[in-house]
Amino acid sequence: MADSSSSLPPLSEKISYKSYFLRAVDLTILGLLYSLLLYRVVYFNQNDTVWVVAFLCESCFSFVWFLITCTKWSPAAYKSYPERLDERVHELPSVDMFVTTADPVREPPILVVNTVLSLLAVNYPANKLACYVSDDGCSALTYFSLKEASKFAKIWVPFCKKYNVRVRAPFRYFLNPLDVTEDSQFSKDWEIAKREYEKLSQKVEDATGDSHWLDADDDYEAFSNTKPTDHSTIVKVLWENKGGVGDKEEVPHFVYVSREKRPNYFHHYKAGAMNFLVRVSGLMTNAPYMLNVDCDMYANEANVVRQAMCIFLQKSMNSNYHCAFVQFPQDFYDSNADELTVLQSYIGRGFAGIQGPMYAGSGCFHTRRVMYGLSLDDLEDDGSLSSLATSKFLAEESLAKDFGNSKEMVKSVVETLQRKSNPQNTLANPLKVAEEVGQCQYEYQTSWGKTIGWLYDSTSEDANTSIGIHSRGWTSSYLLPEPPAFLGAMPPGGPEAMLQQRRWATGLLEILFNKQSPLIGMFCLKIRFRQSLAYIYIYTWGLRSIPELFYCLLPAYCLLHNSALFPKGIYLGIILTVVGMHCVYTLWEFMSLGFSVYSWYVSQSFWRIKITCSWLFSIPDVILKLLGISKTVFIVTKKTMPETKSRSTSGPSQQEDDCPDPNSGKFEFDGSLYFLPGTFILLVNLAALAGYSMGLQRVSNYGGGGSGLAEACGCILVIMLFLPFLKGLFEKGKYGIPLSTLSKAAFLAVLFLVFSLGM
Ligand SMILES: O=c1ccn([C@@H]2O[C@H](COP(=O)(O)OP(=O)(O)O[C@H]3O[C@H](CO)[C@@H](O)[C@H](O)[C@H]3O)[C@@H](O)[C@H]2O)c(=O)[nH]1
Ligand SMILES: [Mn+2]
Repeated sequence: MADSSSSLPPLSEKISYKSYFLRAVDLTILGLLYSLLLYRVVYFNQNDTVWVVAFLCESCFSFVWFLITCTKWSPAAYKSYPERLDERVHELPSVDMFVTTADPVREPPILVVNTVLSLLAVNYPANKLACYVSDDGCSALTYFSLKEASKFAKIWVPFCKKYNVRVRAPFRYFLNPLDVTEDSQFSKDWEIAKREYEKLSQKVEDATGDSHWLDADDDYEAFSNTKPTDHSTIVKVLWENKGGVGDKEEVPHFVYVSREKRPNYFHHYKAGAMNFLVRVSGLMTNAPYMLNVDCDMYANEANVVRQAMCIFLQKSMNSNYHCAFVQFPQDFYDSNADELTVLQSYIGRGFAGIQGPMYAGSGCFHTRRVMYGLSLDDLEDDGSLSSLATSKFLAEESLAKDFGNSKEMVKSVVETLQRKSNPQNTLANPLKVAEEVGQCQYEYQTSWGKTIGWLYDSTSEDANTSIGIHSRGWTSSYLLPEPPAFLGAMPPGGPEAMLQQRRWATGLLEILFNKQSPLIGMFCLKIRFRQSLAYIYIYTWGLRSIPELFYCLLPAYCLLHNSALFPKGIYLGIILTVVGMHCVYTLWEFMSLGFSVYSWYVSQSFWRIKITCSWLFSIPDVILKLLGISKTVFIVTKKTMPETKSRSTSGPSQQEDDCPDPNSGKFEFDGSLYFLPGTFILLVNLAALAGYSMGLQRVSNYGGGGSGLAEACGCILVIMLFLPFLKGLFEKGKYGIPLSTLSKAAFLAVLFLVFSLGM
C-alpha cells in the first residue's frame, strides 16, 4: 500500500483556475440582465402583454446566468504525476473495468472490441485488472466478436506494452501508416499486429452479415432462442489471467455478462446493467476501484488507471478519504461535440472547484465502498468503518435486505466495506452465483438502485448517481490530462442528436423531482450549497426550452404586431451590450480551447436548436411520468465505426483530409416532431421580416412606441441561429426538411401571423 512519508513530491495537485477578470465579466453580464429586468418593471404600464412575456423570459435567462456565475466562480482541476507512483506505492490496488453495450446494430461490435482492447492494454499490472463487458443486447455476434478480441489481445497487449504504444485502440492506432525508417523488429511486429487486427475486423464483419453458423458451436448455445428482452443470465469467462510471466499473462481477466431479461420486468437500462456488473465483479475479483466507460469510449492514454490512482492514493496518504470518484472529461474524436467539450471545460472545472465534478457516465473511476452506500460520516479518520456504521451496515439481516439474498454476495460486500479485497482463486468458482445475481427478481425489495450502486429513476443515471454521492458528503476529482484520457463519438447534428439531447434533458429533469433533488438536498443533505446550485443549472436544462422558444418568436410577433420588444433610446444599449459581451465571451471560451470561429458559430446555433427542438420534449416526458401515464425510455445512441482502411493502405503521403466529405457537418432532418419547432421559428421570422419590409404592420396603439429596426435585427439574429433550417428548406434527401414537417410548420406559422396581426 501507500508509503506515508510526506517529504516526497505529491502524486497529484489541485490547480485553481480562478480569475478575477472572468468573475468581473460574469458579474457585469448579470448586472446588465438585472438592469434590463428593472427597466421592464419601470415601463410596465406603457407596454402591452408582450412586455410581460419578455420580462418573464429574461427573468429565466438571468436566473440561468446567476447559476452559471455561481458554478464557474472558483474553477479547479487536478493534475497527477503517474511517474511518481512506483516509488511511492509498493502494491497497486486492483481495478475492475466495466464496458456496457446494448445493441449490436446501433453499437457495432467492432467498436466495442476496440474499446475493450484499449482497456486490456493499459499500463497497469495485468493481474490487477479485470475487464467486464455487459451486453444488454444478449447478442451472439457481440460475444463472438469479444471472443475473437480476446485471442487478438494476446498479440495486441504485449505489442502495446513492448513498444509503449500511445493510442491502444487498434482502429485509431493503425490510422497512421508505419514509418519505413523504423527498426526492423518493430516493423515486423507492427505488420503482424496489423494483419491480425484486419483479420479480426474481417471476421466480425463476416459474422455481422451471417451469424447462423454460430448456432453450430456449443459455446453459443446460451444464445439460442433468446431475444434481447427475453433470456436468462449469461456469464462467460473469455480469458482468465492466471498470473506468472509471459506474453499471455500480460492480458487481464476478461469476462462477458448479459443479465436476465423478461418482458414483464423493468430492467432500468444502463443503471441496471451497471449494478449487475458491480455484483458479478464483486463475486469474481472484488476490486476496490471500478472504471466505467461507454462502449464507444476507448482509453486514449495508456497511463489512465495510474493517473486515477494518483488521486485515490494521494488522498489515502493524507488520511483523507473524501474522494469518491475520479472523473475524466468526455472528449471526442469527431467534431460533433465541440460545444460539449467547451461546456465541460468551463462548467466541469466549475463543479470541480466546489465539491467535485459530476459523474458523467463514462471515463470515471468509482470507489466500490462508496457505491455500496457509505456516507463520509460512516468512516473514521483512518478510513475504517465507524462503530455506528459497523452496526448499521454489517448487521446480517440488513446486509441481506440491502444487497440481496446471496450469501456469497453479502460476504464480498462485507470484505469490501472492511477493505479486505479478497478475489477468488479462479473465476470459474463463482460462475453459478454470478448467474443467480443476474436474475430479474434478484434486486426485488433490495436497496440496489435506491441507495446502493447506480441509482434508478432517471434516464440520466450518471447525473442521478452523481448527486446521490455528493449528497452523502463525498467529494470527487476532475483530471484533465493532455492528451485526453478517453475519446468517444457523438452523433452528427440531426435526429440522433435530438434523440440523445431529449433523453439527457428528460433524465436531468426527472432528478429535479425525485429523491435526489437538489431542491431538497441543499437544505437537509450533506451537499454543499453552491454544488446544489450547479446541479440545478444542469437539471433545469429541459425547462429552459420554454423561455427560449418564446424569445425566438417574440421579435417576429412584435415586428408584425408593431409593439416594442426592446428598450428604446440609450436603454437599447443594455441589450446590445449583453448580447455583444456574451458573444465575445463565448467566442473567447472557444478560441482559448483551440476551436475556430466557425465552430463557435455552429455551436451557438446548435445550442438554440437543441434547446427549442429537443429539450422541449423533456417537459411532456416528465409530466407524463409524474402523472404515472408513461415511463421514460432510454434509446441507445447510434454509433458508427469511422472509416479506417483508406489511409493506412495508401502510404504515408495520404492525409486525413485529402478527400473531405462535402456533406460532413451538414445538419440532417427526418419527419420526426423534433424539427417542427425549429421550422416554425424559421418560417415565422422570415415571414415577419418580409411583412415588415412590405410595410405590413399592425397600427400601434401603445404609448411605448411600436417596433422597428431593433426587432427586425432580432428576427435576423434568430434566422442566423436557425441557419441549418434555412439551408434545409433548399436541400433534398436527409439534408432537406421533409414536406410533412414543412407543411405543418407553415400551417402553424399562418396561425401565428393571423394572431400577431390581429390581436
Ligand atoms: O439499456 C441499456 C441502454 C444503454 N446501455 C449503455 O449505456 C451506454 C450509454 O448509452 P449511449 O446511447 O451511448 O448514451 P449517451 O447519451 O451517448 O451517453 C451519455 O449519457 C448517458 C445517460 O443518458 C450515460 O449513461 C452515458 O454514460 C453518457 O456517456 C452505452 O454504452 C450503452 O450500451 C446499456 O447498457 N443498457
Ligand atoms: Mn455515447
